[in-house]
Amino acid sequence: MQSFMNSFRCCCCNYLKKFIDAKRIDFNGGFLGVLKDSAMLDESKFDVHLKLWALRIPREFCKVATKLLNGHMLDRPRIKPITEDPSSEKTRYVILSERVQDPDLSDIPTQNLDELKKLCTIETVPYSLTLGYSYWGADHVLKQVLPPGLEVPSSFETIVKYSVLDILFGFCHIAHLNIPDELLPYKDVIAKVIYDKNHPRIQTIVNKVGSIANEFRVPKFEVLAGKPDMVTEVKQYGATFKLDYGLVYWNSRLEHEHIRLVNKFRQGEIICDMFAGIGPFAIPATQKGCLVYANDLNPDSIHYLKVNADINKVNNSLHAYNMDARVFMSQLMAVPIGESKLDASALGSAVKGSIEEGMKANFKERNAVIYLILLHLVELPRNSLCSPEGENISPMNKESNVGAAERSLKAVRKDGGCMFLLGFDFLMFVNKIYVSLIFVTENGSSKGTDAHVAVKTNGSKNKRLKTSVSFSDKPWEHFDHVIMNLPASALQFLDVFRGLIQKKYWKGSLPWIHCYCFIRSNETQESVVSEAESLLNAKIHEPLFHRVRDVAPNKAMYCLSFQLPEEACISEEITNTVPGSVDR
Ligand SMILES: C[S@@+](CC[C@H](N)C(=O)[O-])C[C@H]1O[C@@H](n2cnc3c(N)ncnc32)[C@H](O)[C@@H]1O
Repeated sequence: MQSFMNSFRCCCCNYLKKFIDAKRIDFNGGFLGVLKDSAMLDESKFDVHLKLWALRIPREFCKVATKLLNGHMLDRPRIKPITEDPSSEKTRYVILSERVQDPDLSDIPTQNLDELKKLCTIETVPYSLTLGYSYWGADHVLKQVLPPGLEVPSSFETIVKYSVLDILFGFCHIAHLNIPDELLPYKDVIAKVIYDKNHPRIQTIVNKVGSIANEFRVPKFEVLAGKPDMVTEVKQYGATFKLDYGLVYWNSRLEHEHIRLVNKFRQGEIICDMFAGIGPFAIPATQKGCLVYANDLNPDSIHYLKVNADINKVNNSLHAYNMDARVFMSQLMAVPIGESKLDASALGSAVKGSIEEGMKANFKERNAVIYLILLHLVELPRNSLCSPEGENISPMNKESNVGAAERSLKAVRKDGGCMFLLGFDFLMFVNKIYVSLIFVTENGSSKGTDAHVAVKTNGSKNKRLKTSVSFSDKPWEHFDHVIMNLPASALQFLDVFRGLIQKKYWKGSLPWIHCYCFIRSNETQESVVSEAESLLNAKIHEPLFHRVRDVAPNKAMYCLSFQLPEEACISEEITNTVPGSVDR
């Protein structure tokens, strides 16, 4: 969000030159009369004609003159007080402040003037300057045409479009206004002024119409100025999002929240985003090395989510679904009939498959290079994944296990690189280790997110360690975080977790739920927790609240994070088994 004044001021200098010779009229800077119709906006009415004095001095003395005349030169934003002399290249004008009234320069301390006169010849000349429509900020212009007493809109949301040209010229695309009811009769004038002051950086001005009542949380917009084009591309923390502003939910103000939450995720974790929209949590999470199951009820959101997965090249670690969030979670957790824990042989063939694929890809990339495929099964002691009480460690610690596996691989390399492990394929050679696969297991069974880590080195001094994580595609065995960003009603969806997890299949610690909600001034965090507990039918231990933003004077958006209580979600019986669950 940016204030009108700041955003508009920076644009005005471009216009100043163009308008400097505009028709000059006397203008007292006061109220010009209420204006509703944008076509009636007479730009010349905003001209302010300044009659000033300037000093003509040799150009080489401008710098020293600036010091000596400090505080007595024209001080207007975006106007340089030193300018070219149209009559000579050898001299320049130092424009004096409006406070310097007399050509005898009696308003300037004599000592300073004398010092300047000792250095060079100075000549006092009259100087005229017109500050036109283009000079003034939108707030100034709007104050002249809106009824006195009405507050000039102070902010708008910009949707930034990023093409190479956009980046070069700092263009935004859409300015989204929330014009309050009392200003609606003047919406056209407001839009024209904002458009004039921000074009070409902003190409479309839209206003939200009515409140968001539909389940997809998509506001209705009317285009007030510029191109009626609502498809745009935005960038958030390195990810690119394409969207149609008129069809899907988007809120640039959530940028910090998106990244705050994603920062909590670790590489290799599995995330379920129940209300994913076009992917502002999901895409950055995949970029961080997470596997994401992302769902949204709005088919247009899912269309753009897939487009964005393509644009950001993360479609291998993002599964998109278009259904109700409750159905999504149930189906995701449904264990297909015949499914059981993977045994070692099943695991082996899966890994072998990835090695073969990897080899093909690498041969394609680097022919004539010697490849070594070393399959190294690192048996982590069971207690490295459990607390002394026998509980599973938090997902946060999994990385250290992966790190342990990598350290172990380094040890293998130091030893000369020849190993034959667990009867798996073999080892061909020496010289350069190009690809190695570490398989991290928990006593031989596949371990959800830690399925394997590929370590790539080129054998050179600057050894590059590139890790890519692949996942077991079995959410009924494990996932780490659930995102529920539908603040108006996400809490009501918490009952979906009752008995959702089947003890028989689940591995590792229970997931963290990040449930967004609104808290009004007559509500408390305790009342929210108590509502959540009654929906889960279990006590929440150590709930964490993060204030996301104020949405209205009496209403704030919060993120309630907690680890799913075991008594809420674990089902002993197999209650959730379907022949073909969600297509994964
Ligand atoms: C507030 S938006 C959040 C979108 C995205 N996570 C973000 O942060 O920008 C809520 C999303 O939930 C979707 N939605 C609403 N009701 C739903 C439901 N019953 N099941 C799944 N998605 C739903 C809407 O289409 C919308 O995209």
